Amino acid sequence: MIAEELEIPGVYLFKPKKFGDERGFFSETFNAQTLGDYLGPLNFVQDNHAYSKDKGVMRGLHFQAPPFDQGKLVRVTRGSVLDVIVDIRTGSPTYGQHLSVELSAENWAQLWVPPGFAHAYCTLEDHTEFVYKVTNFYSPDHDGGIAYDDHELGIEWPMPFDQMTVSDKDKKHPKLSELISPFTYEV
Ligand SMILES: Cc1cn([C@H]2C[C@H](O)[C@@H](COP(=O)(O)OP(=O)(O)O[C@H]3O[C@@H](C)C(=O)[C@@H](O)[C@H]3O)O2)c(=O)[nH]c1=O
Repeated sequence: MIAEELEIPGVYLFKPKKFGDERGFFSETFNAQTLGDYLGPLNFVQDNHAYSKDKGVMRGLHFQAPPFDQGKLVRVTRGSVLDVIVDIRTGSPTYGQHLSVELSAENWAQLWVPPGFAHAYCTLEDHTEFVYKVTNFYSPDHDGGIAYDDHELGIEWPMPFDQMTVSDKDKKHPKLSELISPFTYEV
């Protein structure tokens, strides 16, 4: 596995090995020991799988507030996405900064999204499947979001907003500047 810490400390990109042969391939997509070397002990409690029919499906930017805050280990098993995270931890040296990474079935990359980050992705292909592990259970009462089209975030999305498919819920999130963040930066 290749591991790389990205521009925001604590955010990692992992590339598990893929062993190809005439039958196809084998890959360890999660190994608590290997990942634990970078992330410490992990307690994933839920696996999620989302299918998006079309290119341009936008989901996010989402987070769950404490005590249901989630770390997410996200990857793509079919198609591709532009994955984006935003640091929303009050007091963080990188507060408001975002980071984008392409995840695809082809590059087999996984992004570790720590708690305290808002997360979104936009599909780059039709029939994209997005698979992820989370460290806390889903709690609709703790669901939160910020606007994916908040220009102050400076995110370069891969297509114009009018070409995206967005849920009604995701059209109503506040801008980051309007959010009272439930997260504080832990030193
Ligand atoms: C996220 C989630 C949703 N649901 C239900 C609620 C709803 O009826 C339906 C669809 O939910 P959503 O519209 O929130 O799904 P979606 O927009 O795919 O939400 C996801 O977006 C990405 C960007 C993330 O980071 C995830 O943590 C999650 O928030 O699935 C669960 O039952 N469990 C879950 O863990």
